[in-house]
Amino acid sequence: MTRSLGILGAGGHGKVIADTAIASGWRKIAFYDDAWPKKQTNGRWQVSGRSGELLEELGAMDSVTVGIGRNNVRLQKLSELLESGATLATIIHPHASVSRFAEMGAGSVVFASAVVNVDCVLGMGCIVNTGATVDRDCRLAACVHVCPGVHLASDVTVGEGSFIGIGAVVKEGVTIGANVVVGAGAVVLHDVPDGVTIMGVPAR
Ligand SMILES: CC(=O)SCCNC(=O)CCNC(=O)[C@H](O)C(C)(C)COP(=O)(O)OP(=O)(O)OC[C@H]1O[C@@H](n2cnc3c(N)ncnc32)[C@H](O)[C@@H]1OP(=O)(O)O
Repeated sequence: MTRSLGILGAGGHGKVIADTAIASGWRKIAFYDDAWPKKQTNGRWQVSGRSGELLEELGAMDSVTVGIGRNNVRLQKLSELLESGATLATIIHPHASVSRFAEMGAGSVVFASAVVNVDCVLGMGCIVNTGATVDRDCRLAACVHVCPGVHLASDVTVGEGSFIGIGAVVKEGVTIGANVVVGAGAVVLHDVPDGVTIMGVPAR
């Protein structure tokens, strides 16, 4: 079992990752952030250095992840860490339910009360946030953020870097493109092309 975790990005999302990691068995958390030394703490946790220090100290920790909410930045930082030989942690809250038949990408996180159902495939760096549900056979590309309370019905596809806003609902079989923003509370009934922002009920 992995016990020490480096988190790049000492903000709110990183803090929830730290809390989730501790709940699921990690013992030692070290934050890194390019705002160091100005930024010394993230809540109850110390910030130990910038991204350069994280790269230097990779050998001293079991695994790392990126606690940056912005999907494109998280993707870039995770890719850089992988190229540097880092082991990316996949962190699942003990009160989340992830099917043993789901594939979870490295660097992905699943927060408390979230569900990832059977035969889902999630790419690198996805966030399944608090209380979200990703039902059977969904496919999420790298660095998709499924915000708190979202419900993706079965067989939904979401492209790289897309953001599904808090409380949104996506109908079964819908394909959402890459770099899409779905507004809070939206109800998505039809396929969505790359790069657009949609909102409302029904979403348009
Ligand atoms: C743990 C966490 O905190 S995770 C983060 C969770 N946060 C979210 O999910 C936030 C999601 N973001 C949103 O819903 C945003 O409002 C967005 C991205 C859809 C739009 O943001 P902006 O482009 O800044 O839009 P802006 O606030 O200027 O509003 C533009 C118009 O759209 C409307 N609008 C904005 N958001 C929504 C929405 N979710 N649903 C319906 N209408 C909306 C506004 O009322 C406004 O209408 P008006 O022109 O008639 O006054």
